[in-house]
Amino acid sequence: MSCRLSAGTSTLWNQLRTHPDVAWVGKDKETLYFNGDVEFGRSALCDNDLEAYHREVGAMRRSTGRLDLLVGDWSATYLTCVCCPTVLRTINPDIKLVLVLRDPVQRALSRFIEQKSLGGGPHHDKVHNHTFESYVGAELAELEACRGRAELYRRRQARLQAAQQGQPAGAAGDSGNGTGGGFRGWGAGMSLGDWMEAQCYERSNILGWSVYDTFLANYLAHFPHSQMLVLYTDELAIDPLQVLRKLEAHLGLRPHDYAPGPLGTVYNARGCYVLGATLQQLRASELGSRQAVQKMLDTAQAARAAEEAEEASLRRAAAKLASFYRPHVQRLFRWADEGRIAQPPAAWREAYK
Ligand SMILES: Nc1ncnc2c1ncn2[C@@H]1O[C@H](COP(=O)(O)OS(=O)(=O)O)[C@@H](OP(=O)(O)O)[C@H]1O
Repeated sequence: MSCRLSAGTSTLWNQLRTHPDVAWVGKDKETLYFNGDVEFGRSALCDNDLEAYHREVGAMRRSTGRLDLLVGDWSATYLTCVCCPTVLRTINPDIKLVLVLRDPVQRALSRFIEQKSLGGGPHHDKVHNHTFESYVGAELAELEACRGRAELYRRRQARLQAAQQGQPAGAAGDSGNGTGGGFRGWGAGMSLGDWMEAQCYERSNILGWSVYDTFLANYLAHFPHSQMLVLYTDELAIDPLQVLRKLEAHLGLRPHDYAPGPLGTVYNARGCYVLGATLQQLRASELGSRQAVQKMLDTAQAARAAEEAEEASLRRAAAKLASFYRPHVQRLFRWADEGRIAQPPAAWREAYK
């Protein structure tokens, strides 16, 4: 299983773990076994010890005395790991994959707020002096520059390819991964330019990890779409039981009678479903102390003006990000229309049209 960070993976895990036929490697939710998590400054661990991993799976089955137990891996970092699809396919070509995608702007905002409020968080230093708007401005500029450099390599490779084939320059141009039916993954035809572009997003945990199409194309190059279930956080919010039923059907599990407790619980909530609701959190962290907030609230007019300014700032950042993500989300729409992935929520169509 591979899930999206900040997309409701903890909620889904807490629900599915109560299924009697399901277990997972490692003690807690995530092992991050095949990628050391770029965010902690370590590179991918795709060559990590395979025997030890298999032993963990075996130990889980032995400890329960159930050889038929379905053992999964809930690492939320595998989607953005470029070498992971190759590894997972080699380990188990029949693996069932599950991705949970959240509205890209909402995911980025959720991650930003989390890292801003988490003193020891891996990205805290990058964000603690920023408002969301200033962070988006700085990080997007870096991402765009990185993508521009990747594009130079992509063009150069296309020129060389055209020359080798005796074609005029530009004839062997890159038609775009995932267009016209074919996907090219890492170790499965991915071009240098595509790889470099994926690295730009992979190394940008807060904004880049919401560029889902790049990472999904890599998985779709390695696995038929029947092995990949794409879920959306929106459906988890509306009808968690239906999501679990989809998961069970995908994994070949019998339907389980889930307890209402975990089913009705939202885990790891930081509260930003509605932009307005996020403001309180942002305000508390940006102003530093409750007294500062209180002082400001004492002057009602100043508070209202500040609130409006913050709301406007948040909306500007969200709009800027939405235009950055638009072409990427539109590729997801296309793949959904072609029947390769589940249809994204209607709200996405509206937000990214
Ligand atoms: N059922 C349901 N419906 C809608 N949204 C939900 C649900 N469960 C969790 N969430 C939201 O998902 C965010 C936490 O996701 P993760 O558990 O994957 O993140 S993490 O592991 O803490 O990084 C976190 O988002 P924010 O509150 O916006 O930060 C949760 O509120």
